[in-house]
Parts: sequence; C-alpha cells; structure tokens
Amino acid sequence: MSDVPWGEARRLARAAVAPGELITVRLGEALGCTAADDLLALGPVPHAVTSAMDGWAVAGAGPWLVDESDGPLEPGRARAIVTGGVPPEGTAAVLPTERGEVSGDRLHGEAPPPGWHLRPAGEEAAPGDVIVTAGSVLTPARLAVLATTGHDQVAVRRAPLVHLLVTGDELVASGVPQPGQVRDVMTPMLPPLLTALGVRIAHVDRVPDDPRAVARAAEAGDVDLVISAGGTGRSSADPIDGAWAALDADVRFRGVDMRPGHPVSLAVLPDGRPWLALPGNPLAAVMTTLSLVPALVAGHTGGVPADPAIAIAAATFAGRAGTTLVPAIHTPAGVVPAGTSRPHMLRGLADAEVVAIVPDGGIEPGSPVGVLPRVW
Ligand SMILES: Nc1nc2c(c(=O)[nH]1)N[C@H]1C(S)=C(S)[C@@H](COP(=O)(O)OP(=O)(O)OC[C@H]3O[C@@H](n4cnc5c(N)ncnc54)[C@H](O)[C@@H]3O)O[C@H]1N2
Ligand code: MOO
Repeated sequence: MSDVPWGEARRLARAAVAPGELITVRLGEALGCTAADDLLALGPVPHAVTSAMDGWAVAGAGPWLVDESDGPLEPGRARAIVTGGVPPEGTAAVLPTERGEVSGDRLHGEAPPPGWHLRPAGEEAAPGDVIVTAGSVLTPARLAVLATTGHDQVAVRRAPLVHLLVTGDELVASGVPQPGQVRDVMTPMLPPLLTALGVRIAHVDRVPDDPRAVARAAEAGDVDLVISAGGTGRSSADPIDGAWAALDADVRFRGVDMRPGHPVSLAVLPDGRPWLALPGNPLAAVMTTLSLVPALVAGHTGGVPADPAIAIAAATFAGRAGTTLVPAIHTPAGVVPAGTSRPHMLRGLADAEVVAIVPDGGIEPGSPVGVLPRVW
C-alpha cells in the first residue's frame, strides 16, 4: 500500500467515521456539540423597537414636557427610558441622559435626528433566519445567539469519545531519562491537544510494545475512536500492524505522503470504530494529529473540517516530496519557519504560532501558504 496524498488522507479519514448518535440537549449542556440541523430564529431580535441608551424617549420639538404617563407619547413630550426599554408609541428618537437637562418639568437639549438610538425590531434576526448552520460546533457565542433567538434545546451530535493508547517500552513517566529510556511526551501532550481539536478523552492507557496487549487494550472501552501513538514501524518492536492483523482490522491507508509523519495509518475495526495510528516521533505525532483528527471529528459530528487559513510566507519554506508541515511564527512581513523542528524535536513547535502546510516544491517568500491555527 503506497502513501496517500495529504488531502486524500483527510477525505478517507472523514469517510471512515459513521455519524454519531443524534440527541436533543438543553442549551446549557450543548457546549462543544455539533448542530445537527440548520437552526432558525424563533422570533425577531430585538423582539420590538428598543432604546439603545438610557435617557428620554422624545416626540416633536423640544424643550419637552416630561411625561410620566403610560400611553402614547404626544408631540412635545419626553418620557424616561432605559437601555433595552420599549419606547412608547409616538417616540421619534431617544435623547441620551448626557445630552439633556431637566429643569422643573421640562427637558432641554438639542433635537435628536429621527430614529436616533432606536433599535429596529428584527435588526439582528428576523423569524426564520438561519442563525446556526448544520454542522457548526456550538461555541459560547453560538449558544448565546440561540438563547437570544428563543431556543431552549437543540438536536446535536456530541464530540467523539476517544481511547488513547501510548505505546513504547522505552518510555518513562518522570525524571531525566537514562540511556535507553525516553521521557513520555504523548501522555501529557496529546489529551489536551486532542480535546482542543474537538474530541472527548475517555481513557489514556500506556501499553507495552506487544501486539496482543495493544489489541486487548483497544478492544476495551466504549468509545467512538481509538488513537494510538508509536509502534507504526515494521520492526519486531512495533505492535500496531500485529494488533490490526489480530483484530482483523480493515486498513484504509498505511502511510500518508507527508513529512514529518509519513507512517501515520488508519484502520477500521470490525465493530466500526476507526483507529488512527500516529507515528512515535513526537513532532510527527502532532503533525498527523493536526492533519487528520479534525477530519475524524467531522465524520462523527456531521461537521466540516475547517480549511487551512492563508498567510504570506516571509521566508523560503523548503518543501520535500509530498506535503511538508512546518511549525512557523508570525512576523510583520509574514510567517517564517520556527526552527528546531526535526521530527523528533518539539522546541520549534513549542514556540510556533501556526503550522504551515507546504506543498511539493516548497514556498518562496511573498507567496501565500496555508496555515493551521495553534492548539498545541
Ligand atoms: N526503517 C525505517 N525506520 C523508520 C522509518 C522508516 O520509514 N523506515 N520511519 C521513521 C519515521 S518517519 C518515524 S515517524 C518513526 C515512526 O516510528 P513508530 O511509529 O514505529 O514509533 P516508535 O518506533 O515507537 O517511536 C519512534 C521514536 O519516537 C519516540 N517516542 C515514541 N513514543 C514516544 C512518547 N510517548 N514520548 C516520547 N517519545 C516517544 C521513540 O522513543 C522513538 O525514538 O520511525 C522512523 N523509523
Ligand atoms: O514521520 Mo517521521 O517523523 O518523518 O520521523
């Protein structure tokens, strides 16, 4: 099986995941879920004409007689109003508190232009406007928009539950590693990184480099996705191939034409759960996570993985064959490589603000380049 192109790997990843269960949740429980349908405004926002200022609703020319009644406002009259208040019928404009002065029973001030500080009904949304499109992740601002337009509950799909397996007999969890040992960076780094990309971490397990142990660990756990780190190679110490063979997994790709990270592979277990196998080199694990996890999440939630943003290169980004992912930083002239970014190194990534997606042949200064936003 030869390496698949980067874009094709993202399509295959999205297609490998069946949509998750459709549920209805109250707004307070919907954060991070994905809207299953287009959501429409249930009423106009604002619901009526409202005042944008504390002050007085006025009608006709001033000075105005300050009126404390409830009925329509007659010309030559003013009535106190607060921000968001519904002005009485007949209001021509709102005079803010700081623009008027009351002496006796009269309000003095410059006549406001008609409609001043009056918000029209439905200015933000008319009933039936699509306010959140199907497939959108429900962020705090989207939940607020749903609340203002009258929603109490929404039909959603939850973020996928993930079982993370970290392989590597050489790994140690604390202290300065001795020769032959490697400090485990995946266990502290991947769960928050994956969470930022829209998954829920159900379990994190360190497993030995033994195909049967890895297969057993992957079978346990009621989750939507399995993600493993390490062991994708072909040596006897690499357990992923053996675990997939033992579980009769359907391999969708074995390797992607990307650097770093070309050994990344994807299979689907007989019970339908996809398993993304990240390579063990730490920067390769992050670059493959950034490349493919959003596509898996989109498959589960019915969303669409965001396209890379576009930045301008302010330096040469050397491209190897296929797609090269390069940690980069912003400068006033554009993005430049972050440095110290070999596949086994994380210092460049730690300082990076974006990851540049460099096509075959590289990018010259002044050219646009796709970038992925920081979640690391
Ligand atoms: N003969 C070949 N050897 C290698 C190839 C190849 O094509 N042919 N590809 C290289 C590339 S590229 C990568 S990436 C790695 C992929 O290796 P594995 O997925 O099998 O990962 P490991 O062998 O388990 O680990 C590789 C490297 O990363 C360190 N590692 C692993 N897990 C962790 C962790 N949790 N924290 C910190 N460091 C970790 C591990 O100790 C190894 O040094 O294969 C290359 N070799
Ligand atoms: O995927 Mo590997 O990083 O190119 O070390």
